[in-house]
Amino acid sequence: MSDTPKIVEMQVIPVAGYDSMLLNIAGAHNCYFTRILLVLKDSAGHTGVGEAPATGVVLKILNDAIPHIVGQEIGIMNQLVSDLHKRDLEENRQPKPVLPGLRPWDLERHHNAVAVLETALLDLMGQFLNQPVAQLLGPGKQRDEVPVLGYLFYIADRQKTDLEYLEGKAQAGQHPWYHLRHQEAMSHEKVVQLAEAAQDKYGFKDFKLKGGVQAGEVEIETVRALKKRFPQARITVDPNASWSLEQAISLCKDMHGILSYVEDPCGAEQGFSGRETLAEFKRATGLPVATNMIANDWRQMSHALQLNAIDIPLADPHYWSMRGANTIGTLCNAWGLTLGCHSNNHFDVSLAMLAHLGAAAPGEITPFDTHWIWQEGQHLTKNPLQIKDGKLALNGLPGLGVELDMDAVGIAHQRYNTLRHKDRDDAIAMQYLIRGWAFDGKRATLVR
Ligand SMILES: O=C([O-])C(=O)C[C@H](O)[C@@H](O)C(=O)[O-]
Ligand SMILES: [Mg+2]
Repeated sequence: MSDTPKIVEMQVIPVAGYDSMLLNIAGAHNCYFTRILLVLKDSAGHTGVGEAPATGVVLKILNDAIPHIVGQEIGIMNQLVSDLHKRDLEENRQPKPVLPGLRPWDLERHHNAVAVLETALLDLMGQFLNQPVAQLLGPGKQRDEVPVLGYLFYIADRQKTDLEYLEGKAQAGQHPWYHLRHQEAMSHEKVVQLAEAAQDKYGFKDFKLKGGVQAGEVEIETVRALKKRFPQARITVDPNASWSLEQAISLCKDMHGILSYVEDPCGAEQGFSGRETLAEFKRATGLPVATNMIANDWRQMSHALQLNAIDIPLADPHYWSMRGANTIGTLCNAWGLTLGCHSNNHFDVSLAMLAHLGAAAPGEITPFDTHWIWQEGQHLTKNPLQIKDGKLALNGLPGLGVELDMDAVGIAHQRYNTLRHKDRDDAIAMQYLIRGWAFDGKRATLVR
């Protein structure tokens, strides 16, 4: 019937890269972060790639899928993706229903395997049709450049650990960002200095501060300092639902004109779901709310919409999938919401995924989150996309427009193989700072 190329090879390659000691509600980023590359080769000689967070569960699901994928035509890509989805559900490998107390990224894990398969197939299909992936999503390409924000963190002192963090020694002729991103930054002044360097290097117009680390009052002061330095910027703070509803309202109610929106200020408490508390927060403060914690699948999304709990769903293609996240964009456009995008530490294949997702989103979008500035320089592809003027521009190539640098992939894979802890666990590095430290989703990391 059809005559599309056949998949002749599927490789699942876990990789690791370097990270800084970035703080968040779940502790401190370790010196390494891990990802999975899914690489498909087809009979037309094309290579399709996707990237996902690395967990043992996702690796197993993908490795088990190899015999079901190899030999199939890319023309039945929808069926291949939905079959994996069904096997994933049947084998009951998904995380159990979300329980209060789980770390933020636990809420995002489901469907990583399905999403990365879909991405690699879209990459192949785009190359077959000689079109960028953005043209294969929803309404097709809407823009060539996608705004992204400067994602700021408090940074702990890596020298208090014996972990292998890069020191980022200052070098003549090198941009100060490459030094500063490895140094301790706990004060308002230091965070503003980071923002200045990031703005100078990448041209950001907007910033997000990762909160849930210091007392809420301190984090709000950092936000004020950022706004004072960048009066034109849209600024948001994300304490990952660690503030109580009462605290969130009291911290944010006078922040109109300073905070453009707030991300997951509070979550489930006292028998109320995070969707209910965010709806109350919105009503009490009148501030727009973004989330990557309480509307991460269609059932959660429908409850969030019925409660009018959110304005900016951060639809990450790594768990919504490229087409799922694009559908959220269509919904946002029709319902007066604004699409944004969540991120985790990532390599440059994911960077291309964000660019194509943003390029195909109809209507206005909120500048996307990306952790890329913390990793930039560690490329797994040749000629990765660049953030310039606070935007990611598509490169005009078909598919995702990426070509793997197999030498760099090999090194990152070797690095992964040497790691003792392969799945993310931010408590490990944090315990160097506070002995016996344990995650508590309702207490700021350093308030112990
Ligand atoms: O918006 C978010 O919640 C995130 O970006 C989640 C990430 O895991 C972030 O907290 C981080 O990298 O520590
Ligand atoms: Mg968030």
